[in-house]
Parts: sequence; structure tokens; C-alpha cells
Amino acid sequence: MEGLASSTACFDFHSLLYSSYSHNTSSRSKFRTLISIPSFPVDSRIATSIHVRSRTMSHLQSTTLVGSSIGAPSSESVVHELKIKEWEIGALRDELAASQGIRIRRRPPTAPPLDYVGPFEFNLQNEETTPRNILEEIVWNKDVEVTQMKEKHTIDSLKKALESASHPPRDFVGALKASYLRTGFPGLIAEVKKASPSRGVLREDFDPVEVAKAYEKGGAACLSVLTDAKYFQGSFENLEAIRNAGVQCPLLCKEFIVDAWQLYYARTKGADAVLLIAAVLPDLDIKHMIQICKMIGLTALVEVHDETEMDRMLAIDGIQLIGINNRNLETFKVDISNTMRLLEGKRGEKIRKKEIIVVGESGLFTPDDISYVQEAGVKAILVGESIVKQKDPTQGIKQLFGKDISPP
Ligand SMILES: O=P(O)(O)OC[C@@H](O)[C@@H](O)c1c[nH]c2ccccc12
Repeated sequence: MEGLASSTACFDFHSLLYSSYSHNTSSRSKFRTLISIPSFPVDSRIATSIHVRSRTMSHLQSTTLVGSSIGAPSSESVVHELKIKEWEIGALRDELAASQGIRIRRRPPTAPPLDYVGPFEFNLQNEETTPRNILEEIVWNKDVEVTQMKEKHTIDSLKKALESASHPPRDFVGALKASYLRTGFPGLIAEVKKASPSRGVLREDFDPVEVAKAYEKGGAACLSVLTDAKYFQGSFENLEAIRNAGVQCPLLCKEFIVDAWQLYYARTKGADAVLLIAAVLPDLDIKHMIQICKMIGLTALVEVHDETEMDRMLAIDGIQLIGINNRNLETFKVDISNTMRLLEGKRGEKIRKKEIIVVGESGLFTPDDISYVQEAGVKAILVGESIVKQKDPTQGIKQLFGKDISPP
């Protein structure tokens, strides 16, 4: 039920897709055997679902079964029907994503834990219940985490908190542009990251505020703060602490966003920008989330890794910042020529025409790496490992650029 009441219903079709984030596995499994979806093309199936959903919602409003003379349904039958619709929508979501080249599947957040002892159907470890790669695993865990957090902090309480928030958002893009003009180098987004699944612990004695201040002193234009706890040992407390410590740089909340609720939450914790990963989010979600970001004053950094994702994002209006990740989040393979490849030819032209600022992300260690991505066309870079590992991160920035870029 909860799944059909989207927290951010700006536009009904978006809220329809959102509902799939929180539909529950028990209904999905239970009804899998009860209903069958005929195999017609995805689009018409979506249309059918929309139609059916609006019927379902009108049940709730009028308590009269549309197109039927049997009168008011029992509340049990309404719940039953809603659950079937939830299942349908969930099943469609992965298909829709796959049609856009997205390999990451979404798993219902209330799926049973792997050690679940219960009805036979949940117990099976199979292709459907095992993540195919680390990104999929992270996203599945994030879905569960967000569902729990949403119960503690309702969307209404977050909206209220934002209304009374004292600090206006800082200009993330403006800071990157100003830095580029001041230094002649791509604006640096310096990452406050204790650990990562690919590299393990990067900095043993990790004080996020100390690292943030050292980055600012070294000339970082913006900071990126990991908030994922399970895989990156980050936290929203770190983000808040940095915000409250008097650091002036705009802050990117580095999180795996799977639900618009997280945008509101990030903003209440002091974020000025968020990351939207194209490998995880279908186009409609990206569009919807960009609108919400604009509404609540967040800058969206949209991350792509390959040509398909870049082309998808270039077809969406209103994107100001695109990050090209040189690390494949499914395999961890890093290759900085990725940035060059995605900026060549027609794509590069389109990006310039749209005045999109490109951020080169991951695997940048030396002044040569910086010149390489700068020549490829990036105006900003996102760097973690090479600077967070240095005893003094201020010095780390100097070594990265081969020059002191600290502000006067
Ligand atoms: O530590 P590096 O190789 O400099 O990378 C930083 C940043 O690009 C990387 O942490 C990153 C890019 N996109 C992400 C998405 C989620 C988590 C982390 C990331």
C-alpha cells in the first residue's frame, strides 16, 4: 500500500514509477503465480498499468468498482488488487530500465534477508535473489536502508525542516567555474572518503572535518562527502559536521540515490549537490529528480560511464553537470581514457552546445592525468584516493596539480 502513495507526487506518472521502489516482496512472490502478464511491448504495458492504477485509485476515492455494478468492494479486495498492481509495476520497472541499457536490477526493499527461514519460495538462492555485481548489491542494500529511514523521517517532516532551514544552498557550479577562471585548471571537487569497496581503507586516522579543511586550504572548489556507511564508511554526520565547521566550499552528498526522498534528506543535512548515477536510474527518474533538485536548491551531478549512458543524458533537458566516471562501478576497472572517448566527436559538440560542464571522475593521480582530461574537455575533476591518502591533504592537492593552487 505504502508503495502507491509516493512521497513526491509531482506528476502522476513519476509517482507511479516511484511506487515500484517500495513495493513489497511478499506481495510480489505471492501474486507471481496468480497473475500473468501477457507479452506485449513495454510501452503499452505501462499504459495499461497507468490505466489500471487510475482505476484502482478511483476505487479508493469512490469505493465503487469502476465499470462494474457490484458496488463497493471490501477493503480486503482493494488491498488485494493494489498488491497485484504493485507487483505489475515492479515487474515493469526492470524491463523499462533494461530497455534503456541499464543492467542494474531493482529488488524490492522488503525482500527477506539471505538467511531467511520461511516459505520455500523465499529460501531459494538463485539468479533473482543474488546481486550480479557490487553496484547491484549496493543498490539493493540502499533500497532497504532508505525504506527504514523513511519511516523515521517522513517526507513531510523533511519538507518542514527545509522550510525553516537557515542556510541557503551554495552555488556548486559557480564555485567550479570561478576556480577554473582563477587557476586555469579544472575546478577540483575533493572527496572526503575513508574507504571504498575497491580500495579498502584509504585513511586510517580519519577526521572528516580536518580533511575537509585541509582540502579547502589547498584550493578545492567544492567537496564531495561520502555518506554511505556500509561500503564507504561514510555518514550523514560527517556531512553535517563539515557543513557546521565553517567550511565554505559547496558540498556534494556522495550517495547512491534510489529514491527522491534521499534528495530532501541530503538537503536537510547540508548538501548543496547530489550525485545521480545513470547506470542505476532510468531516464524518467533522472528527469523527475532533476526537477526536485531544482525545486529544493540542489545541484545535480549526473554520472555516466559509457556512450549509452552519455547519450541518454544528452537527450534530457536541464542537466548542467555531467560526471564521466573512469571507474566502472560494476567491475571497478579504472581507465582514464574513458573521459577522452566520451567527449570525442558529436558528443563533445553537443556538450559544448548545451554548455554542460563535464567533471572527470576517478583514477586521477598526477599532473599528467589532469592535463590529459583537461585536453579532453573537462572543466572540473572529482578526486579522492590520491589526495585523501596523503598525510597532509593540502600538500596532496599541490602534488596532484604540480602547482600550488591554494586561494590567496
Ligand atoms: O578515489 P578516486 O579514484 O579519485 O575517485 C573519486 C570518485 O570519483 C569516486 O569515489 C566515485 C565516483 N563515482 C562514484 C559513485 C559512488 C561512489 C564513489 C564514486
